[in-house]
Amino acid sequence: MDASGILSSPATWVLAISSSLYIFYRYATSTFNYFSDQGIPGPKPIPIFGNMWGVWKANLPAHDLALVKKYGKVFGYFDGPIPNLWITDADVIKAMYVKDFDHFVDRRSFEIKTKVMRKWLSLMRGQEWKDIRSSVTPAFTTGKIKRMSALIKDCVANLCDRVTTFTEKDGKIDAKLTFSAFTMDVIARCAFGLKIDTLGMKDDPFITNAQFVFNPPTNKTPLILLPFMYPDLFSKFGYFTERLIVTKEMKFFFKLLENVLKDRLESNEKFNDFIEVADEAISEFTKVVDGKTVPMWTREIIDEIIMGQSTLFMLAGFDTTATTLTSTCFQLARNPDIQEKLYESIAAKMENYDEVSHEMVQDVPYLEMVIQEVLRYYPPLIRIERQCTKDYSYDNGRIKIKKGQVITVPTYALHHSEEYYPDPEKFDPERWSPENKAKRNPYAYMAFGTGPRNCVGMRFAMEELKMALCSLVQKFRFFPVEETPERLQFDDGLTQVLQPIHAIVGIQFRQSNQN
Ligand code: HEM
Repeated sequence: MDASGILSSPATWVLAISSSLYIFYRYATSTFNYFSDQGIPGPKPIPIFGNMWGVWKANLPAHDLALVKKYGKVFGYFDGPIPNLWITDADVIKAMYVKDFDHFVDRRSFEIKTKVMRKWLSLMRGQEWKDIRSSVTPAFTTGKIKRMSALIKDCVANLCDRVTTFTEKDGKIDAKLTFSAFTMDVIARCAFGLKIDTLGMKDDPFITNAQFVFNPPTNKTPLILLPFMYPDLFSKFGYFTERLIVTKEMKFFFKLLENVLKDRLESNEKFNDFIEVADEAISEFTKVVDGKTVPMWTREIIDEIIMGQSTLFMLAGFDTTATTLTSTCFQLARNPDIQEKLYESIAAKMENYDEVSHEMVQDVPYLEMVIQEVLRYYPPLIRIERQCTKDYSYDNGRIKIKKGQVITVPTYALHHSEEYYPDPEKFDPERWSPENKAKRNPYAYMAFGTGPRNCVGMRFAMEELKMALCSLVQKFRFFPVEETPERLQFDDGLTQVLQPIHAIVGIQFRQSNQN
């Protein structure tokens, strides 16, 4: 038989396909002894999927909590063939995320070629991440946050006007929608100097596009598993990656920002927003070449970095903060005593300050305690991972982690651990009193992550949460209505940020604000 005869023979094809399947099968199961060889427990993986089968239709908080209850504080899990060590032991978290951070600098990521995204801090790796993180961090100092606080205050006033309208009209709010509109307003104003009035408008392109970015329909299909299970393979199919990750909704923001940035760089006007603050910080970042100090990046790269961080901040700050405000509003409605105590604490401080301001919100310790308890109970980011960048050994080899392996803290499960938070299903801000906090291992709290790669926007987020809650709780009272669920519900699927659903809460004026 000649070569073309061999190629067209069905037997050849059967052989080629079955050999490829066999090779793929061997590759996809080759790591499955990784944890059992070390005596680390964990659920039994299945070929191709590891332990991820069905995750796209699971309710992640419940799913993760059940796994931790069954397998303990440190166990092995497989994302396809990738070994992933799940950790809810605060000492191990401290060692891997903080003390030995240089072994765990990166998150798992796949190569993204899209211009704006390739400079996203959250996706960057190694030295490039370190340089950009150091250059962006000064944009979040107290002085800079105070500058942006005046912009937040404006957005809070809009929010209160809108809530007033809902109070007079229906006496209830769709909390997620209302707060999504607010956080979008804040980010647009603080990140790009843009004034948008999306408050309460369901069809506004800012809101619909941003919500789609966080909870696209693909989150509920097996397709979403691919980048987690086979990131290298996934990166090789650039077109496919772009289609799945860089959606047209994301491009909406990229286009918008490109235009804003172009105008801004040509203008001399002062805005006090993130673009301006970041431009100052990034342009001042230097390196030493042949004994001379020179700028770290060219103007073109600086513009690309600013563009990347501004879109990332818009996306990272929008849903996380809206989910936190929604959860707070829900918990206050379900816990009237706590709501009254918070109201009293704010009212007492208002006697010393003329208005809600940057200084005033820092001076209400009970507000901080309530927010921390909300973030414990409902951490918006439910999984926080790192990828091992050089081989690592913990506790004299009790746990060995090879380069490329992933570690994950399932935040929701950690925050609902009986050991660190007795009676974990009780919503109790007193856990955060200075005395109670001092008794607990601080690494048992991961709402903003931990170590050098924690949330760079944490202080900005806290400022925004405090400004909004101080004003709202002073003027309005939240209470449950017929549609309010007993426990807050979250959407199923492999979402990056918890997605509250059916978050309808009753609202009325406080006596003194009725007129
Ligand atoms: C309540 C609101 C927020 C929560 C709960 C939150 C939580 C988190 C968490 C858990 C991480 C991962 C940390 C880790 O891996 O250790 C993170 C990373 C990040 N967050 Fe936030 N975040 C919030 C708001 C914001 C805001 C407002 C911004 C921007 C202004 C922001 C920007 C970022 C960025 C850029 C990263 C990646 C940091 C890096 O890789 O170096 N976040 N956030």
